Amino acid sequence: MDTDEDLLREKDLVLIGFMGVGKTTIGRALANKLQWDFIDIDEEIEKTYSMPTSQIFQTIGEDAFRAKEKDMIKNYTGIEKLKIISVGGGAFLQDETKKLCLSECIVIFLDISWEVWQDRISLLVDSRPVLQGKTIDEMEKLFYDRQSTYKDHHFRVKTDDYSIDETADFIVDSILKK
Ligand SMILES: Nc1ncnc2c1ncn2[C@@H]1O[C@H](COP(=O)(O)OP(=O)(O)O)[C@@H](O)[C@H]1O
Ligand SMILES: O=C(O)C1=C[C@@H](OP(=O)(O)O)[C@@H](O)[C@H](O)C1
Ligand SMILES: [Mg+2]
Repeated sequence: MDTDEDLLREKDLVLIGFMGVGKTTIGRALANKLQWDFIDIDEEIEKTYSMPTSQIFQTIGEDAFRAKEKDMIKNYTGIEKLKIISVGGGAFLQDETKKLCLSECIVIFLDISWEVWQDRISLLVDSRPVLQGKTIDEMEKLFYDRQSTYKDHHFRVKTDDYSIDETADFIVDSILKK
C-alpha cells in the first residue's frame, strides 16, 4: 500500500482524454489503490439533476451542462484533501477550466488510438449524448478534432495495450513516485 509519504506529488490528479478512454474506471481504480477520494464530475452533475447525462443534454441543453461542469470542477479543485478527479472529455473545451486544472492540479492525459477506441463504441453510444446520431466518420472527425483540446497536460499515458489496473499501476509507479 502506498502511503502519502511514499508519493512525491501532492496535488489533486485530474484525468483528461476522449470519452471512453477510461477516465472514470481508471480514476476509481487509482483512488482505491491510493486510498484517496475519487470525484467523477459527470456523476456529480448527474446527482445534481437526478438524471443521466444524455437526459441532462436533452432537458437543459449542452451549454447549461458545460456551465455546471465548469462550476463543479472549480469547486472540487478548491478542496484540500488529495483526490483523483475524472472530468468529462469535453471539460477542457473551456479555457478557464483548462487553466485552473493545469495550475492547481497534476493533469494526466489518457491517450487512446482511434483504432482501439472504435472497438468501444457499443459500450458508449447510449450514455454519451455527443455521439448519438453520429456516423462513424463523424465520430472519427470528432475524435481527431478533440485531440487539440488535450495537448496541454503534465503527463501523457498511452492506454491502448493496458488493462484498467495496469494503467492505474503505471500512474502510481511512474508519475506519482518519480
Ligand atoms: N483497458 C481499458 N482501460 C480503460 N477502460 C476500458 C479498458 N477496456 C475497456 N474499458 C471500458 O471502456 C468503457 C469506458 O470507460 P469510462 O471509464 O467510462 O471512460 P471515460 O470516463 O473516459 O468516458 C468502460 O466500459 C470500461 O470498462
Ligand atoms: O466529450 C464530451 O463532450 C462528453 C464526455 C462525457 O464524459 P466522458 O468523457 O467521461 O465520457 C460527458 O461529460 C458528456 O457526455 C460530454
Ligand atoms: Mg467518465
